[in-house]
Amino acid sequence: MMEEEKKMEDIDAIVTAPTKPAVLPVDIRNLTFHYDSTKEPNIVGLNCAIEPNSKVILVGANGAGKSTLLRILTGQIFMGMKSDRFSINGMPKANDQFNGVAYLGGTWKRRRTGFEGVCPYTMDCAASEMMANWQEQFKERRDELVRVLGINLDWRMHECSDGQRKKVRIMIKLLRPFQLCVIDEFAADLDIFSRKRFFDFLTRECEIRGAAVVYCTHIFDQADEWATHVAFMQLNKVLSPVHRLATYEPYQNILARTGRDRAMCPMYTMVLEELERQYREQSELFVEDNRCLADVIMDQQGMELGDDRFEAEAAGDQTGWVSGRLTRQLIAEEQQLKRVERAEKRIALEKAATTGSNN
Ligand SMILES: Nc1ncnc2c1ncn2[C@@H]1O[C@H](COP(=O)(O)OP(=O)(O)OP(=O)(O)O)[C@@H](O)[C@H]1O
Repeated sequence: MMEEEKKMEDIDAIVTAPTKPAVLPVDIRNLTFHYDSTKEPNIVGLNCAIEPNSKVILVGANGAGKSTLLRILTGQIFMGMKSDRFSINGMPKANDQFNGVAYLGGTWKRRRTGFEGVCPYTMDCAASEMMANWQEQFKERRDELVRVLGINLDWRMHECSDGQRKKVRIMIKLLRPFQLCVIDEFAADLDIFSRKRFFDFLTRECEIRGAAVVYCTHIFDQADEWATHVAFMQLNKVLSPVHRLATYEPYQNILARTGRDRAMCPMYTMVLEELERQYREQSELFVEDNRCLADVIMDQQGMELGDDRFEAEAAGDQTGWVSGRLTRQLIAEEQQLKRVERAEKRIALEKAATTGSNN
């Protein structure tokens, strides 16, 4: 067969091949989740479908449940959930660094090992020694991430700045090619050059492999040019639909504003207006008394208890690694030694005085 004909047949085969429906990185229906089943659910009737090649910004007020959702998407949370459908990259279970899932968030946790709260990213070792086998296995990708993020593989991890340490963590977590990357406020420490290059890298990854990124943030520089979708974790614990920005009316209306009304950062303006709308709708506290809405919102947020209290309570006293404890223990030991020394000195002096007066 002529070379040219063969080529045409190949092309025909591609064009006429039945199109295989792409696996959705996230496909969840009617998911409800409780941290504590005796209390109100933390997430209610959540529906979430994320298509390949989507870059989703996840927004919402402090304490709305964004991190909770991201932990569910990455298998950090796997109990207390009920749903009609739960599929992450086509699997009914999710796990960080498995089946194309990468989670950039939270802390490095190893429960019940005696190392709770100790972060290996602060060890006295070189960046090149962190997860060295993975770095060897994905060397080309490692080198690309080094270029993209501006990493020096000789950095000693315990000497790194917060931003440098974040860069190394991102590099390690993205060594394996992902299909779903979930980012929980992780890029905030990166300077704007590194952040821009990191976002461009994510865009390329989505285009090349049909991957998706869910990025939770309160900071919206880059968001307008980078994101393709937005989703709101609302005050009533219900996730909004995942809106495509190109067709989402409130966003398009903001883009169309001109003159004094022009929004310099349309995503920021949209999120601000949407949050204000939700607070006005939800808050019984908000009455027409001319009180500043932001004051009412902050009063309400101030009533929330500390979010990490659950972690601290769960860890209890079993590990001994509560921040500051080691210092306190060392000081206590030191003071005990000094107390003993003082007592011995006093007894010796008293003895000497008694012996002296007897002579
Ligand atoms: N381990 C836990 N046990 C019980 N409740 C929890 C736990 N972690 C979080 N919560 C509660 O779940 C709710 C949602 O918390 P979450 O951290 O998901 O909010 P968020 O939207 O990510 O907030 P932020 O913007 O402040 O990061 C909060 O009311 C919080 O107190």
